[in-house]
Amino acid sequence: MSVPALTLKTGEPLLIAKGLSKRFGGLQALKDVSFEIRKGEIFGLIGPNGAGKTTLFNVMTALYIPESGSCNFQGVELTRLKPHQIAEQGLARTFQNIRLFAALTALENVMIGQHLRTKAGLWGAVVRNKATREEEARTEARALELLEYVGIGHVANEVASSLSYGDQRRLEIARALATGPALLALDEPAAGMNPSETVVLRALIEKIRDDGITVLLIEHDMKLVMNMCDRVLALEYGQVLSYGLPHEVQSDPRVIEAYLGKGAAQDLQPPPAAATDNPPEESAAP
Ligand SMILES: Nc1ncnc2c1ncn2[C@@H]1O[C@H](COP(=O)(O)OP(=O)(O)OP(=O)(O)O)[C@@H](O)[C@H]1O
Repeated sequence: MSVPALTLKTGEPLLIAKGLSKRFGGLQALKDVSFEIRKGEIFGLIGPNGAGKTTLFNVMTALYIPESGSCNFQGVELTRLKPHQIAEQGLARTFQNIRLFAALTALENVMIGQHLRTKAGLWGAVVRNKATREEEARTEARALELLEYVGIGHVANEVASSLSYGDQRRLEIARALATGPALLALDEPAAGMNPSETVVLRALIEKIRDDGITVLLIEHDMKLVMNMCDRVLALEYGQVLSYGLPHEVQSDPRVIEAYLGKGAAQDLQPPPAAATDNPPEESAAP
């Protein structure tokens, strides 16, 4: 499917995906998927279960190698990198199933996320010279700042496994932010959150965007996506189903059918005006 031209209110392309395809044995999980994420936007990725959203995330973050296609991020071809090189390029992600170091404190989890941006190597850690100690102090202060930024500074010294579900999700975001990303990819950040936690999450994601970090969001909570995203890509069976502004995607009959089933798009259409002006002729009684 070709990608429709869009009127964009945001900046230059940050990530350009072209023709991405990924197969698992006989299953075509992604087929010829193309889209752009622009600087400064919140970009939503939606689709029914099994549509290929996580596979797309995994291809973008080099966990999977696609059979074809390219994913250019700030001039770097991501599909040629190893997973550990992705964050160095400025793309950080969270996972659908929370992946924290359960036995470490919230603060330590974020400090680990920062190791990419610190200079003291193994030698520095062993001898613990002045420069290393100063760097550690800076890392700790920055980690605390990030915990406060996501709203969980008060649990900095608690072990990750003891945090509430919502706080663990926010800790994951803090840890991803610690790598200093240009693009933050969030895989279902609102999953399992109650409505008030979701409201707080929305404010956080908007703050992150307002502070200059582009956000890619996979989310099942349609209200959250449609209210918050600047543009949306909908997938179904690994293919682009719809791509555009939230209201365009939301009212796209193909999206309505994918979510509500065949025939739903017609059911949701208002009756044609002509039907009231010109009522159908009654068949003659036998
Ligand atoms: N590692 C894998 N091996 C085999 N099949 C896979 C693998 N990962 C995903 N799939 C299959 O690929 C398809 C797309 O899955 P994917 O997890 O990307 O969908 P999704 O849109 O993220 O779904 P959900 O919303 O349920 O998380 C599914 O049919 C899934 O079973």
